[in-house]
Amino acid sequence: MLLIEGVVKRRRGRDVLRDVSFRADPGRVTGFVGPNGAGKSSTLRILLGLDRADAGRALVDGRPYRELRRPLRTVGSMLDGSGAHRSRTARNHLAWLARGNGIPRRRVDEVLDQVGLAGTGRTRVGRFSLGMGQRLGLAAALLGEPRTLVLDEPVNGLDPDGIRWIRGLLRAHADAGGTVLLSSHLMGEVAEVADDLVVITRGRVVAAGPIGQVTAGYATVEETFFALTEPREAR
Ligand SMILES: Nc1ncnc2c1ncn2[C@@H]1O[C@H](COP(=O)(O)OP(=O)(O)OP(=O)(O)O)[C@@H](O)[C@H]1O
Repeated sequence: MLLIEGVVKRRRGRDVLRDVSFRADPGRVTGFVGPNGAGKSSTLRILLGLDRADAGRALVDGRPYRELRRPLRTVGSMLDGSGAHRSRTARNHLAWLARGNGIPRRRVDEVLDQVGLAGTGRTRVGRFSLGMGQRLGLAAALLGEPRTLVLDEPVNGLDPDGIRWIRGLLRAHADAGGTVLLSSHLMGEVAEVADDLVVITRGRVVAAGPIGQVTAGYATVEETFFALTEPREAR
């Protein structure tokens, strides 16, 4: 379970997150959507202990990320692609992560298989396509068999087959009781798989709840997005 409560973040004298609160529950896929610059990545970085909030708290299973005893076994994440060094192979990268986190070596081949990279053998990550990099990032997120997944724009660079595949994977993870939080600047994209939606714009959460509730009264998902995120004067 993920809980964000009253999070404020200031950057260069400007509030980029203003009292952000929402939750992501087990057994559900929660879509975190908003236009470019709305504050999605800033929120996820605080949730994953990469940045500190100026106020409020962000908890994973009731604890701040930095206090988790086995972070990769509790929450798998993907921000900014795979994070692997260009000169490494996918297997080397995952084996290194597994070693540093007390994860059994057998998991490396299991996740490579799961994300469709089992055949990449000796290929260096620097030669990977954007989509392969996304798959490797996902493999790293799944490595520790975490109950919670936090993914920033996971479908970037994936072809339609890849997009369908990742949706199936996230759905299955939630159906098995896991918690899934995924961000996107495309609400239609997320609406295909999400149970709950959190809409953020200019650092504020403007709607949150089951998808049917958030989109009620609007003709389409796209219309909901524009109505909730465009400044009033622009409408
Ligand atoms: N390191 C930084 N220093 C200063 N400002 C930053 C920094 N990182 C982000 N910001 C600002 O914080 C605001 C929120 O950015 P953030 O990356 O969280 O948005 P986002 O919703 O993830 O957008 P995108 O979809 O473009 O990734 C933006 O105005 C951005 O310019």
